[in-house]
Amino acid sequence: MDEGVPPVPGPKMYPFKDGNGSLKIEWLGHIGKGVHAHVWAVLINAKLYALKVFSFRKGYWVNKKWNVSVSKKEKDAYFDLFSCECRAYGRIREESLEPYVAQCYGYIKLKHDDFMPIWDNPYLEDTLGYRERHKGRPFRTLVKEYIETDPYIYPPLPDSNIDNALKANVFFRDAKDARHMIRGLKRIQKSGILVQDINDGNVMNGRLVDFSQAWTVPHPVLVKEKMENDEIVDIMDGGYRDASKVDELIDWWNEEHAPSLKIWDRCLPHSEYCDKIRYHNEREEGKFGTKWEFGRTTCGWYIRPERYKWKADDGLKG
Ligand SMILES: Nc1ncnc2c1ncn2[C@@H]1O[C@H](COP(=O)(O)OP(=O)(O)OP(=O)(O)O)[C@@H](O)[C@H]1O
Repeated sequence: MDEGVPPVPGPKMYPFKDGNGSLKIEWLGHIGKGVHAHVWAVLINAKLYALKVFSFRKGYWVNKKWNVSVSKKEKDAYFDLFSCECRAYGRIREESLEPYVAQCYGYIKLKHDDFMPIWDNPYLEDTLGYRERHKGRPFRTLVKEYIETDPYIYPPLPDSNIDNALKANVFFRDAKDARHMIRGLKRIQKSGILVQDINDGNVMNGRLVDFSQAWTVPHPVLVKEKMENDEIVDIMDGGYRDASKVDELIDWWNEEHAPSLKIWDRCLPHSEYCDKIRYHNEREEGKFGTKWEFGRTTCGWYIRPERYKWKADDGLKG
């Protein structure tokens, strides 16, 4: 039977398969990098994909304030970046959220020699954190849908982690993409996923491409008692922050575009306009989260992913 990862209760990711045969990988080119991974355009058995190769560096920490007691195995499963992305994509499959994300088709554990065709750059070795002690350990990779964008439309944001202007992502092509993103985030959060890393580099054409910092229910910190207790987890660390990050992208779009192209949809109430609305801070606690109402109009919301009702059976879905 296929090995679902990570080996803890909840959604899982399964090995990438193409028929029953072996996988022939052709490396087309390096298309992106973040803090935790490099991404290549590849052909696998002649089909185009984006292959995300994760760093060997430990990219997580467990805050003492969260007050979780977890074994080493659980720590790696709930907080390690590869595992976080596997669990989030497992839930995305369970809840049919594919239209809102770059799809993920499975993982491949690549041997060092499989990686050799492109292993000619010490810079890569360094940024992927590969050391002598990792010899024999596979590179953890995820096979994803390749998202084509027009790299020439926008320059990167000033504090962007994208250092090459020509590689800047097109996070929205138009207002329709922004609305798709807002709808998608709402559904993703309602499905028990806290993304925690929304920025211009992680949204392409209105779809999320990166879940390496996502927490997915069931998760030792993503529980009501902790997430709704300010002393343990600041409200800004929850669904509110994810929603405000989408709004930041919308703000940036609006700064760059003529009034006729501006996007008026938002996740949260706009602070500039809210001050002018008498009842702007009237809130309603709903089943999934907090909603701001003005008259009969919902002028903002944020979802609390920790309220997702997880049934133990979910972990068995393949
Ligand atoms: N499916 C995809 N199709 C095309 N390009 C992609 C895809 N996924 C990622 N990229 C490119 O690779 C870059 C890095 O990918 P990703 O954000 O997944 O890495 P990361 O190390 O997890 O990032 P971060 O530092 O934000 O955590 C993206 O900003 C994007 O430019």
